[in-house]
Amino acid sequence: MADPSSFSNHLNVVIRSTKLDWKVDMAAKTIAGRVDHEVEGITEDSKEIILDARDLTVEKVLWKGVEIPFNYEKVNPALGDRLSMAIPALSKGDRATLSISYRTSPSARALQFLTPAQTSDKKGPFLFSQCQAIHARSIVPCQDTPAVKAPYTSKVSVPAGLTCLMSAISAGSDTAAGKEQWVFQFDQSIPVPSYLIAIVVGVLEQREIGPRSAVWAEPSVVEKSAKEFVETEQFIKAAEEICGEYVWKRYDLVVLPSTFPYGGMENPCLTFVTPTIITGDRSLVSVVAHEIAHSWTGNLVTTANWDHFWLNEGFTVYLERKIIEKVYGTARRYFDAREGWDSLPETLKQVIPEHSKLRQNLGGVDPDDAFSSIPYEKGSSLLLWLEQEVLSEDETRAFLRDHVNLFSQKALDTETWLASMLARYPKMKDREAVVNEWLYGEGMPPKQPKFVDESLIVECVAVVADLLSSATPSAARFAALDSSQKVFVMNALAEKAPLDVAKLELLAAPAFGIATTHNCELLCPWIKAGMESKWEPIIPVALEFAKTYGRLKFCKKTYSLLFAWDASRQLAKDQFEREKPNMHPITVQQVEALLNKYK
Ligand SMILES: CC/C=C\C/C=C\C[C@@H](O)/C=C/C=C/C=C\[C@@H](O)CCCC(=O)O
Ligand SMILES: [Zn+2]
Repeated sequence: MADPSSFSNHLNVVIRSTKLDWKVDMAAKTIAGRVDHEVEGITEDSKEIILDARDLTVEKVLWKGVEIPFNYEKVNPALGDRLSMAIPALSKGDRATLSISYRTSPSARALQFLTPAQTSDKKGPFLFSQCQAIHARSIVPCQDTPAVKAPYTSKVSVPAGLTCLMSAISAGSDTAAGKEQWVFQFDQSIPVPSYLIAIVVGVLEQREIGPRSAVWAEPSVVEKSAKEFVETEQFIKAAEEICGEYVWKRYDLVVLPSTFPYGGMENPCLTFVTPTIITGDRSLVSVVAHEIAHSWTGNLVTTANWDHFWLNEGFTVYLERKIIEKVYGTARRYFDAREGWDSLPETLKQVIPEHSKLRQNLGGVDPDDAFSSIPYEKGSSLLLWLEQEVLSEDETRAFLRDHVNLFSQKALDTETWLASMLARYPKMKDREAVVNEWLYGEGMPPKQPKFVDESLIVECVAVVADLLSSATPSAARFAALDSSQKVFVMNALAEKAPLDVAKLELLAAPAFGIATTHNCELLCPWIKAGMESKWEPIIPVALEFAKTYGRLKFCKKTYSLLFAWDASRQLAKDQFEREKPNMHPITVQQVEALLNKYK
């Protein structure tokens, strides 16, 4: 299947393995070096190789060790550039090595370089990557499509004193004292798509948190990170009971600076996480359960291209909540599922109708521009509904393990999945029309799954009613909720905005602990409620929040609110212009797209 987000001719010639030899220049903000791709002819007598690239400077290309000409063409802003080479006819099944010497741009979309001053501890510079969906092409010329999976090895040279980690197993390092460069080697022997290539470089410390897990972070962050993620092994074991063996050997986590655009990223062997999930009470570690779940759904069973992203994320959220059920109980599973379902109407207000579909038709659109929680929540609610309406108890117990065993190491698309479901589950046929509507229809799903255990939700709903209807709502009743329930309540309250100023001033009282929280999941809906109520005291809070946290879930939402209100728009524009140099390129691109609506 061709990938609409890739220029590569992977249906003719495919990469079978990749070898990276990189030197990271933290001062110049570049990675320079060489990539050796072992390629194989898929169709007879292929005479060209086309790779994806973006803002790369290619210096030399070798084919079987001999220099060959190449053409580097900038194609378009959404999908980047095309690197093409004419090669002697490559027969079907024949293999050869393509070597490319190149360097990245200081503005590479996948990379953020931070100065020491921009880090928590200010002990050294920092670099981290984000390749999903189509940013790997800005750090290596490749077949930047999830349809192609290949093992990779790497050798990375970094300034002495900095630790380098990758989405692979360590294969040794040379960090001898007195050397100007330290060299780290890695080996990812399991075939992975390009979006799962990942690197982080910085002053990092490690704490073991389980028999196959450690957490890495800057020194001042590592202890609290280790405490926050202490349940990691329990999550992995729960997932293995559901899906089968964890095949990636290590499951480490690295806590990134607050500019990291996402909650987590499922880079194999080394999950990247935002510091915003470190709350001290482990109330947001479902993100870790989510990234662990990706070790099966997403990293083994992978979407064929970004039109079918829901196969990665809908399945992963469904598996994440089954892990949560095993570790925390059934009530928590359905609490999270109900909260996700309740978030859909607000999400639908933010996306164009075409992007509200589960099965996308992105064409040449940058997948980042279509990204939302639709694949996560509309996708996982379909699987929950199928569990309740179509699958028997035995079929449900085996469902995810069968899915992984059937499609592991394959590039899966929606139509193949649906045909397989119809063939394997007798009751699917009767529900095919509903499933088609769920997959291909716009807006809310045609059915609502049952939230079987609402014991954690009942009190939340009552507190929301009290906060909205009472002139003197009970701060004690709100304070008695756990963190997740408070987030549920704040999200529900924000949905009811605009609120009376008197109500907001009352909720801002210290007894509620909302205005002073450091929990971003609580602060974000509070800011939304204030901004949508045109409550001016919230503007400085919103500006500081958008500046402090680069996670798109919070930053994009808050800038959207700030740009939408005349009273805050210019302040937000000025702040955004000042802060751009400190922001991740992906975040800059997304906030700029918001701002363009007001130009
Ligand atoms: C329908 C969209 C089609 C394709 C989008 C594919 C990738 C989008 C790209 O922006 C990468 C997303 C990476 C997400 C990483 C982690 C998420 O699971 C969590 C995001 C929300 C959060 O911050 O919690
Ligand atoms: Zn995910």
